[in-house]
Amino acid sequence: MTFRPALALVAHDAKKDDMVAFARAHVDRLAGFDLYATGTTGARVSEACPRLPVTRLKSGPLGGDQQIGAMIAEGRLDGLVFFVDPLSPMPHDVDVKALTRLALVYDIPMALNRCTADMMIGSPRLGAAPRS
Ligand SMILES: O=C(CO)COP(=O)(O)O
Repeated sequence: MTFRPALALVAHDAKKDDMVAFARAHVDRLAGFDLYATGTTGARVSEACPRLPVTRLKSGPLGGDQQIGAMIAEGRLDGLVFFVDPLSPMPHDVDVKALTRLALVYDIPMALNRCTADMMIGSPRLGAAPRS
């Protein structure tokens, strides 16, 4: 079986339009990944890019961030695109911190804003090698 890299997409409400624009701009490249997303982010991306199959997890405040964190801990993700809203207080701030922390612990590529995500998705190294 051929290796298919996995990428998670997460965006806070104020950043969801950015995520939709990102997905539209990179739809061909994203089609090469198994995509996972928190609930509402996944719905927005699927609606904007119907040809992209996105596995939707729970909404972030209801545990979706933690589900993605668990995937990282289990070695099942090759990258995280997480458009964080730095200007709004979040009821699940601890989950946000836990998710970004695990991406650091396991040293997976993580883009926290559109500019970095454009660079990351443009890199041939993203998802190039099977997970160890
Ligand atoms: O809250 C989120 C990330 O912390 C995102 O969750 P939704 O995609 O369900 O809005």
